[in-house]
Amino acid sequence: MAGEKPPVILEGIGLVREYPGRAGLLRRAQPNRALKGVDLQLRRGSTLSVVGETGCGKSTLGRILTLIDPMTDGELIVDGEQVDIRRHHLSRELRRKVRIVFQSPYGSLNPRKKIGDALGQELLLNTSLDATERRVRVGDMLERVGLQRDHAGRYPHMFSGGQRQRIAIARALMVNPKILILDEPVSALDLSVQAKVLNLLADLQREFGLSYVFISHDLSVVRRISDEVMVMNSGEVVERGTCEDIFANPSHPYTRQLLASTPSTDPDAIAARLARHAERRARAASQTTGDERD
Ligand SMILES: Nc1ncnc2c1ncn2[C@@H]1O[C@H](COP(=O)(O)OP(=O)(O)OP(=O)(O)O)[C@@H](O)[C@H]1O
Repeated sequence: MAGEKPPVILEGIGLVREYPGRAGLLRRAQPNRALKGVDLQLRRGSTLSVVGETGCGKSTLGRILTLIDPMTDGELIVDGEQVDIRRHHLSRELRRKVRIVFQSPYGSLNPRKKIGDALGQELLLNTSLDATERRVRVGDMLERVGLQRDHAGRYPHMFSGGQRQRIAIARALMVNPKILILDEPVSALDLSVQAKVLNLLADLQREFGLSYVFISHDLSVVRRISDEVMVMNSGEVVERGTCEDIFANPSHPYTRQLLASTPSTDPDAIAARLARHAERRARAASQTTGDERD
């Protein structure tokens, strides 16, 4: 039916994560509650962004959703399946459904491994394809993310930052996941490269029906890519809503503060910033000239 919302593919209820705290000289260690009962719903084929300042718990949440970090309490339902966090060996099939892309592909790609081997390993571990079939699939995926088949024989250091992020995305997609957790995936890239990687992510989402949790502190990027946004502060969700609503009518003071501290990407605002900058430079130059005269 037109207007009906797509089903929820990933749901978190009351997610809590405590890290052991440090003991002081006269006090016992208090656990650090990085997540204090976070609820979230990600709808199939959509992008839910998680925003907030550094330390608010975004990455902790991302790792829990990717099933690579245990939660202390709460419920997690992935594609209709309740995930039992106490089970150390979650099924391979379940793990294949959710993949993560980190901010720094330098950190996540083994520098001594050809990228063809890194991508092929995902297939080796998760499928019964033979070596020839794996090579074909790796080449197809490299082409799909805008690289070339023969790039498979190169090492990570032979690529630019944007290309490495494309490789990280390709690797995440090798096993046909349904959900990608994107943890600051474009924060380390130049603006023009950011735009290309965001376009690629949008294309892949349409093509494969992927659902994204997009973790970012950069609201201008979030505005471009999100369907829904949740704002976190100190391990709690302080506001959530459609992207349009959050940016047009932020209701929580923290969201307003976040928005106010983000430079606008509106062309008029950029022009005004540049004009102010030129004015300041001109004033500084004339003061210097004046000082020199004195
Ligand atoms: N492995 C860990 N051990 C102990 N404390 C941790 C660990 N990882 C995160 N924390 C703490 O949990 C809280 C949330 O951290 P987290 O990295 O999730 O925040 P974040 O919003 O992703 O920040 P950033 O944007 O800087 O990555 C912080 O207080 C952090 O110090």
